[in-house]
Amino acid sequence: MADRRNQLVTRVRELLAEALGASRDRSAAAQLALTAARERAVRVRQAAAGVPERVGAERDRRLAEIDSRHAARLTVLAREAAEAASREAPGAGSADWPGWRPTPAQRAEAPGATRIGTVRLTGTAPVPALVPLLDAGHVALDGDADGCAAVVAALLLRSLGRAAPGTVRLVGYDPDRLGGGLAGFAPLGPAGLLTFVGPGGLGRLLDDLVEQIRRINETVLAGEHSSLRELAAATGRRPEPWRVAVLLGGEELSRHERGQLDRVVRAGVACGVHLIVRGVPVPDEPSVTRVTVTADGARIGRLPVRLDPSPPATLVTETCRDIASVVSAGPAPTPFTDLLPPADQMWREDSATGLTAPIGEGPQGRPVLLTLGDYPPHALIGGPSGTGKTNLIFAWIGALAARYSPAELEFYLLDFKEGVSFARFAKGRRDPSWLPHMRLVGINVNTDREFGLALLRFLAEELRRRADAAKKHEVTKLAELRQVDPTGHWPRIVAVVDEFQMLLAGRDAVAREAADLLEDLARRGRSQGIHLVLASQDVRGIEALWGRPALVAQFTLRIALPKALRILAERNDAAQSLPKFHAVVNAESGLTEGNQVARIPSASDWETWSDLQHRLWRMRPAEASPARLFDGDAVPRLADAPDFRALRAPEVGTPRGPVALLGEIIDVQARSAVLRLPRAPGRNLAVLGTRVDEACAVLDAAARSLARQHRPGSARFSIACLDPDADPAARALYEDLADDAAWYDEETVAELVAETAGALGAPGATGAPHYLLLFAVDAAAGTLAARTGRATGLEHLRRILHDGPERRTHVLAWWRGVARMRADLGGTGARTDQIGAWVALDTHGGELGPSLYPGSGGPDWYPRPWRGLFFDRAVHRTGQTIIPYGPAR
Ligand SMILES: Nc1ncnc2c1ncn2[C@@H]1O[C@H](COP(=O)(O)OP(=O)(O)OP(=O)(O)O)[C@@H](O)[C@H]1O
Repeated sequence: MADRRNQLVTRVRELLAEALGASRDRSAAAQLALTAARERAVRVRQAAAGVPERVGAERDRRLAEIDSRHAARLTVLAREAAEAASREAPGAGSADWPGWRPTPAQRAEAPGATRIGTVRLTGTAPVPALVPLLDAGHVALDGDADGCAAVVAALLLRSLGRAAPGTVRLVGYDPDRLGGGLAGFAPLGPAGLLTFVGPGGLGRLLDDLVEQIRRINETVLAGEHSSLRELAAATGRRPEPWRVAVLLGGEELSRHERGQLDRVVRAGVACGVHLIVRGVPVPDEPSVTRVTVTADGARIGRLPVRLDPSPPATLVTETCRDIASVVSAGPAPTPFTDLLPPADQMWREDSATGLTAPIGEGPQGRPVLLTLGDYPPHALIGGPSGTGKTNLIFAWIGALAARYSPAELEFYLLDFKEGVSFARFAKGRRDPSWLPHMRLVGINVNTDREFGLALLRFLAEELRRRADAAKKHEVTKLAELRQVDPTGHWPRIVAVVDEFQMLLAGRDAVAREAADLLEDLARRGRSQGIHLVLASQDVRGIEALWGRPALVAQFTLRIALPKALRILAERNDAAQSLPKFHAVVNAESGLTEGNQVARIPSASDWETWSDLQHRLWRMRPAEASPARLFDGDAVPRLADAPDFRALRAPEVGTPRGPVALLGEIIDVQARSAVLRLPRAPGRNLAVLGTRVDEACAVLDAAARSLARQHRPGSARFSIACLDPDADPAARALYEDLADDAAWYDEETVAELVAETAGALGAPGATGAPHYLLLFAVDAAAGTLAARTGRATGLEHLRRILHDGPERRTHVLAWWRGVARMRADLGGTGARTDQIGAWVALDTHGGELGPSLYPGSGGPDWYPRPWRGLFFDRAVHRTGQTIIPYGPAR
């Protein structure tokens, strides 16, 4: 039993020991866990203690990051805003005052907004704070007086700086004399760009603005454009100024005034009428920008703004003074390009019924048109020297030439005054271009009225040709002729004669014939598309026409430049008050009701004109040739003469009717005066007068042209020179004719005539042609008075003159006076019919009396340098004025 108990005890002990061990383990494990937990708790606590610090840093970091991103974005936005602002308000619209200067907008460009300060933003580059004014809105100001004055000054100066001088007009209404920023603009007053309205004048001012708006809407915009801004963008023209009214306080507005103010606010912007208002209630309209000035800045609407300082007083006054002086100097001319169609529209017009082109800008900015057609058919232009006649002719020709192709329109132009400006229509040495429509340009024709006559004759011939063609096709007018003969060349012709009164001056045959031709062309040219444009600076010119009322009546289109007299109808004095570079255009024969005032662009300066001429020249048809240029001051050259170039020697034998060219005829083609030398009595030439160079030139051209028609060795040229002054010219000829020429002088001339006269009787004497070129033959009278054989030298000479031509022996001799020639021919009563042709130099018409010229008094010939009168009794009824060819070398 004891054992059992002992065993049991032992067993219990073991179990207890086991249990104790296990609990110790668990306790130790628990301890461990507890320690670990404690440690964790410490760590967690420690960690927990660190957490807010990290989160805050993160938050701060994120915040800082956001801040800097925000700042960068802000900088970008501010920069973009500033860039946009300077685009919105370019140049003078936003430039800082130091270095500020006017930068007027181009014609089609908008003036843009005006800067008054900068937007309040910290930490960024300044962003201009803009206010729309010209073409964009009105400004209502409120608050601090000085600040408002600074804003008004900035708005006005920047607006003036963005517009061409004179195109911004200011009106001030300042009844309480607050000044309000307007004082510095006073220099604009004398130029009419700033006016003040006194107390009580607001009603009238508003009425006037409303009236302007009504007028502009009705007559300028006329339903075609919604605003002046749009008109300017579409046409490049700004026909009306901007009108800016600055209204500074005053009494309360009446109902009528309020109504008018509302109208201006609503409708003014489209018409360039703007208000800057302070102390006057303005209705809330989108066009009104409200600026409130506070002690520390301002607000544009709700946008806080830091105001710019006032523009420096000297800058304001100097700018205004400059603008005023430009305006007082006269309006800037409109550009010539205003008269031209766009490049791709050139030469698109049809001239069948007439020619229409603008000549300038009317007061409403609309083009003033000139038309030539059935009515009005012809034009008269008048204006004292320097008022722009030449320029107007250029402008008109340019406007027409750009619209009508050379197949539709041709020009003939004659300038009777001295000067070369019209020469540029023809091909020049400096500029190879020419105006493709121009057929003839006559310059420096002041003393060569024959050239004017030649033009009129040419036109009369063209008129006849057209009338015949019309008759053949049984029509009466050009438009109909062109319809029935579509392939014919029937351009309208515009003949311009500047200083045309020169043509009609004098009571001689030239003046009479010119007036008759003019009258005929004026009457009948209308229906055949031939139009005359006569210009004159001289009242007498017009009066010369007045004597022929039938002629004047045809010139229904009148163009009067400033101070022109007698161009318009008697009681129409519109030209007297015309500003510079303007013209009254009147298609009603000058009656007042037909007046239209046009501002004429500058067209005649070299660059402006060449731009157009080059463009048209490049467009010219392949077969186009340059205009014939006749320059009264130029000396033609034989080598260039078409008639000379056309001369040829026959393959065999001698020419049947050789010709001697004596000079250039004054006519529309550069033809030569031709002396035919067939085998017929009287075919000799006398050159009469004391002018050595001209006499030599005539004989020289005659000899050279004859020589060109003979093969070398087939003709004989005997040159006798008896005046030492003629020696160089005669020798040059002798040398150039080489083996065909023989030289004679005072010693040997008697031999020449004796031998030549002797040969006339010899058998076979009609062999080779023989030309005797006798320079100053009268100087040999003494020598020739002596006998050589059975007769004197003079008798031999007379025999040659008499019998020579039939035997191909012709005398071309220069006598230094008619009396001397007569003496050589046998005395005063001697016959002169062996002198079949003559050229008179400084020999008066009267001396050429009945034996040399038909009729009793001799020809109407007034000698002048380097001109001669050629008369060939075999072919001429009247003398022909010629220009001797210049020396060959
Ligand atoms: N519309 C214009 N705009 C600008 N300048 C002009 C205009 N018209 C003329 N002029 C300038 O005025 C000057 C005189 O003009 P122009 O030669 O045309 O006058 P004119 O009447 O023909 O004179 P004159 O009869 O003495 O030749 C020229 O220098 C010309 O460039």
